Amino acid sequence: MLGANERRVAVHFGAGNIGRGFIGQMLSRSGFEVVFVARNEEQVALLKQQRQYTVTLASEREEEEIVRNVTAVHIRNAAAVKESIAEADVVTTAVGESALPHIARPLAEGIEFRLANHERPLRIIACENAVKGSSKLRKWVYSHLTEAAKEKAERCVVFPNAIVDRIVPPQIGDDTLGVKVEPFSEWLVEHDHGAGREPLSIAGVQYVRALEPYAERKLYTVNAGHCCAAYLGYLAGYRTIPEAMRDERIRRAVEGVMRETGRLLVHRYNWNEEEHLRYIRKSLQRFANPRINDKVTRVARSPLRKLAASDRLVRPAVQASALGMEIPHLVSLISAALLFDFDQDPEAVRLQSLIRDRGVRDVIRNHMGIHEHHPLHYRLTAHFEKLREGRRER
Ligand SMILES: NC(=O)c1ccc[n+]([C@@H]2O[C@H](COP(=O)([O-])OP(=O)(O)OC[C@H]3O[C@@H](n4cnc5c(N)ncnc54)[C@H](O)[C@@H]3O)[C@@H](O)[C@H]2O)c1
Ligand SMILES: O=P(O)(O)OC[C@@H](O)[C@@H](O)[C@H](O)[C@H](O)CO
Repeated sequence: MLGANERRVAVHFGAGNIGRGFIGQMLSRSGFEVVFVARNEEQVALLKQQRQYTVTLASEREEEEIVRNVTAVHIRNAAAVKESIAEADVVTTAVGESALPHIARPLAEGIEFRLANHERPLRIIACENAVKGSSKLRKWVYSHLTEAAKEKAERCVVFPNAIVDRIVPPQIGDDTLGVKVEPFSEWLVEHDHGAGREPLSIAGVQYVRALEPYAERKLYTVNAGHCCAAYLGYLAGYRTIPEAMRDERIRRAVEGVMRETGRLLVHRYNWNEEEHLRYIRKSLQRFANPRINDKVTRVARSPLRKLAASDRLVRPAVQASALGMEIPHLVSLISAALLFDFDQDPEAVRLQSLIRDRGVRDVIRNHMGIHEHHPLHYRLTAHFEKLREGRRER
């Protein structure tokens, strides 16, 4: 992909599961030197020392790929972070949506340093499960830039939105850097008109003019369905997603949720119904992959984020309800999410304390944005109470 002496640098924030298991792998495959900006000291030391790690597919043949030409800097090593950003052709992130404000300052300092030296084009792509993640990151980064730097950044820095899709579970075993991933992957990036140049060539990336339909397809199908396996699986006492998917009652509920959001998507975007059903079936197969030891508590993590008005559960429910569509499975799923009380998840602890102190109606109104007069408000409250009662009786 590159000329003999050409050096291309990619800086990736967050050396976690998807960072190493997909983004880093694709960037390295494309000929970039990949600099992970990480906060785990051990990981930073190992990446610097080994300069490579292994990605293994969760498939019958367990194919392995060595991801080479990688290194790392610690997020607190401000000088090294700035220098890496100054050299980069692309910056990507996979730190979790709620961590984006925390990486905005080091990123802004790197951009200021870079712009003082040159104005080569830079793409910054947030690879998070977030609606318009790169645009949100841009806002936070800009809040740290001087007026002069903002003006320059307008000319040469773009923040195209993106979606990434690959199930990468928490890693087990002794290999601190190695990652096991599902074979499926998809990485879609908004065509970055802003820089007025050809989009950057990255293995596995498809550029699209309008991202929103794809973003909604992923969030409302893969992520909403996944959540259903997780929250119902948690209440039923399962440890992993494939275990939950082997329970026929849960599998049917997962499919039911995806069919409800599917009706909405097919209606909104005038899609071919059969094609969308294939996407649903593929998602069901992916969740059930017995070689992916994905924990129910990982997929259910951060319930306040997942229950926010703009996220995978409430948004399709409100949109479908406005169109008069029946959504019993989504109602059950949202009610089950409200019962997620895993004590090692800080958002689950916070959610339960909000419900205890202010009541579930307050959470539905103030956190989820569904007011008392909305037909969903009563249905959710009633279903939540029924589930809670059933749980107490067990
Ligand atoms: N794992 C998946 O299957 C998957 C798939 C698609 C998208 N995503 C999205 O990717 C993002 C990351 O998910 P993950 O599963 O890889 O989580 P993860 O916890 O494995 O990785 C996140 C990494 O970010 C690091 N991090 C957090 N704050 C940081 C900071 N301030 N500075 C530097 N590093 C920081 C953490 O130390 C961790 O290594 C999330 O937004 C998630 O929704 C995950
Ligand atoms: O990462 P979250 O917490 O937004 O969602 C949990 C999982 O559904 C998610 O990580 C999927 O594995 C991933 O989005 C598949 O591409």
